[in-house]
Amino acid sequence: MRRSAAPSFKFSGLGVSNSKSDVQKPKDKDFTFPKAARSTASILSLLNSDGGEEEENGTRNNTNTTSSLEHCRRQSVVIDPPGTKENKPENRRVIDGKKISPGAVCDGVFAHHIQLFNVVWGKQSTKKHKTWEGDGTLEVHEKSVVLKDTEGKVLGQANRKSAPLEEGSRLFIGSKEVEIIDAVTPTPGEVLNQSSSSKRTAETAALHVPQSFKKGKVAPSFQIPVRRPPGSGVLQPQVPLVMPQPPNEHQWKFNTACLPVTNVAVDPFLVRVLRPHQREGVVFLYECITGMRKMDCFGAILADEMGLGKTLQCIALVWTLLKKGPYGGIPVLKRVLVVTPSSLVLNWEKEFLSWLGRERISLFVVDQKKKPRDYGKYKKESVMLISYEMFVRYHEDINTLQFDLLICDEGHRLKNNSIKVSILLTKLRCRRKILLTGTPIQNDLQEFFSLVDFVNPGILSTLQEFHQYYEEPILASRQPRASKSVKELGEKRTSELSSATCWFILRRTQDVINKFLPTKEESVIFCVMSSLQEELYKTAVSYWTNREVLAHSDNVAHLSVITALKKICNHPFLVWDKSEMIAEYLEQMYTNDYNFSIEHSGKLIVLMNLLRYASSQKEKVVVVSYYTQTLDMLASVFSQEQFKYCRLDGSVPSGQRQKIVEQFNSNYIDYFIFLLSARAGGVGLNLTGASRLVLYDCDWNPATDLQAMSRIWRDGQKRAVHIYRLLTTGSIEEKMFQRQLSKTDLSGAIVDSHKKTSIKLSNEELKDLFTIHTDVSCLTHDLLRCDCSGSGEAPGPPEEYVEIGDPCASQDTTLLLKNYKPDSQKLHMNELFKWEHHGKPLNISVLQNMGLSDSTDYITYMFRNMSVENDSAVNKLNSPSSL
Ligand SMILES: Nc1ncnc2c1ncn2[C@@H]1O[C@H](COP(=O)(O)OP(=O)(O)OP(=O)(O)O)[C@@H](O)[C@H]1O
Ligand SMILES: [Mg+2]
Repeated sequence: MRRSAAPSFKFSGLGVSNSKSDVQKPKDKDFTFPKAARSTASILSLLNSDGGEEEENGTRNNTNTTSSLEHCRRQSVVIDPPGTKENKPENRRVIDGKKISPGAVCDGVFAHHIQLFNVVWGKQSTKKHKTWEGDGTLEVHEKSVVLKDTEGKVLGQANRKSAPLEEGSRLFIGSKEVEIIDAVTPTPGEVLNQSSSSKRTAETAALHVPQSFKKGKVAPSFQIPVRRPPGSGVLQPQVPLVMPQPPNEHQWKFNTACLPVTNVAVDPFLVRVLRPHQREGVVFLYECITGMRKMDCFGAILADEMGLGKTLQCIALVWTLLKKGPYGGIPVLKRVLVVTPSSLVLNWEKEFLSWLGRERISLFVVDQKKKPRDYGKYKKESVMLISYEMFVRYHEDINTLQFDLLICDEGHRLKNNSIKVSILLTKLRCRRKILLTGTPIQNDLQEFFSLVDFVNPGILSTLQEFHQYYEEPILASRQPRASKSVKELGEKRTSELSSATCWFILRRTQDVINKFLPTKEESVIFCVMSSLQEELYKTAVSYWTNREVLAHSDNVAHLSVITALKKICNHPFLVWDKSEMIAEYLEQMYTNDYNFSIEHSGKLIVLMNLLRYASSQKEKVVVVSYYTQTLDMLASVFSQEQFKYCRLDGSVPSGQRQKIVEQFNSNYIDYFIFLLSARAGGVGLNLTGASRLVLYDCDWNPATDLQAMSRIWRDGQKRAVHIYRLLTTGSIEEKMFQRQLSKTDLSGAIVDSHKKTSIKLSNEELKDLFTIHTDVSCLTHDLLRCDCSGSGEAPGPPEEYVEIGDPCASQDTTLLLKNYKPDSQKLHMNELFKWEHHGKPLNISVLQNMGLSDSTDYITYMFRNMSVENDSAVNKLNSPSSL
């Protein structure tokens, strides 16, 4: 292995000895691992100290934000001159009985001097942070102004005076106070320079404008602007989104007062931002929770793949139904409870406020200070946000409240209906329920039953009956030697189960947003093992073989070997821990003053080279690991390389998590790396500030890896994305990867030792798992039996592809989901044939593109896959920088 100039690091406090000659002495810079850095307190203090510096940056950030906004505002608006194609009389459209020239609309000015603005309105008050009663439009005519609600009903009229009106201006019309949100652009799909929407000062309208808001001064309460449609200017076609009318039987049952049936339409400011699949999702949720799909069922499962904006779909539904309903316009919802993992509570708050605007909604976020029992005091706060943990703690108080809708985010955590949180949530008196999950339902019918029974209790009868009627015949039919009749019965029950449930489960795959996102390059990088890693690895395996554990089937010993092997792959330093069972055995490997260096782990060398490259490109990187100890080690190395990082693991209080995420995503705070614990923070986070993500180690469960890898490629991402999965060649990591690719779901068979679950693998299988392959460049490629030359071509699917594992397990429960498509994210063995195969000698220009050119000597093989190239114009226009 080539020795790079990579610095070494030393764990000086342990008195570890080094007896091996091949171990590198420090070359240039010594890294000293501060022992204290391994404790949670010191990690927090590290974070705090970084945070201290960030305060300063944060201030600068604010200034910059303001100035960049100002800059946007100052940009000129492009309006087609009169006589251009759009302004020709034949191209004018009629709005409210008047001919409108679309070109003129670009500046919020209609032909004939009519302006139209989106506004919020409410009773007159002098409050700084007032609550608005509704949305509407303001028509500014030559001599008058007219305030209308979203249905077009006139709410007030006043004479027009000559004062400028622009975003944020407030004025009084009759008894109503009005605040201007922005100018209306009524032409569907019309391209508008986003910055222009901020600069819509017109030379018109003089109304009674309060002194403090005159001269275009932005009203102080207008702190969070309503989010613009995604994209720097492509306005979504504003085809109204009106919910379906309730069928006759529904009216018969639920409209007992014979109220007029009214239209339930999503407010235009939300319609503008919804993607097509999100429009469909909102209607689906509406039909489910109002009982329109089945009159005695009010639950839904929205199982869209990660990053498709399940949050926004719920927000659009909630906002609509807090305002409206199909019978006499009476709102369907008064109070809504959203339960989420603790790391996402503040993300929900942020999403609510940024999509709706602070002026429209106030939320009750349960935290250390605000307790559910105080909820009654806050009459205006219709939505309560709470973590699962807090829900368990305060369930008694919550039970005394009445909620009309319960939303459970990352709801797959309710897959076991006997855990406390599931039991308590089931007891909550609320029949309308939405369960959100981006992680595919795994191949376990009992879990499926739990989720379904949670949202629509009793629909699959009791667990026992479900077990007998569905589970047993379905599982029996999957057995390799199942008879024809058993197979037929299994298929029949599968399709019965599917039709019993598919109408309230909706899942769309990432394909639906591909065209809105930049390209994604995924790669699996096989990294060399250092000679120290190899030596330790062999020692750990021989410990296992010699201990007669085979005879005793000692689970603890098996698991400790698995853990040790995984740690050795990450870095040999990690197995030096007296508490490790095999430490005693490995101790002979070390002598005093052992100098660990980056060089002792192939993966770490590749990672550091990649980080240096990303840093030179000013790209941020998310680095994910499953081990706190690995995160500690990486943190130490990053500090000493002077890479500025932030970190999110289980020890970070939930109240701080969103702040860390926002700081990282901000352009103005120079965190370069986000160190993420896959277990603590894999779900739900949006880390679009980074364009590269490295999965430093992997899990048995592919769903967990997918969760972590989906954090950066999502709406809001503006750069091309690179996702790297680092594996140590020929090691247990490759085998774990292969297990993930095969259809055998091992997640239930092997879990971490702390969960004390037994291993269900035979000794033969374990032996295979532990065997080290030192003479291969890629075990996985060998297993594919692919005869390609490794020149970077994608070989394409072979006539008969290789499947590792149990071929009978192929009938996935996801088949039960409506709109089933094979999970686009889940990589199966045969799909690797569609990826590029790169063997030695690696193509240098490919490596350069991937930011890996410094790592040629440390990479033995690569698989690479690019998402379909998108229209770069679309990408650019949908970049969030302009939101
Ligand atoms: N229509 C949209 N336009 C622009 N950005 C959007 C849109 N919908 C969602 N987003 C953004 O996309 C990101 C991902 O959305 P969200 O967190 O709701 O995904 P999700 O489906 O809940 O994914 P996960 O399963 O990972 O939790 C968020 O930053 C959100 O603000
Ligand atoms: Mg989510």
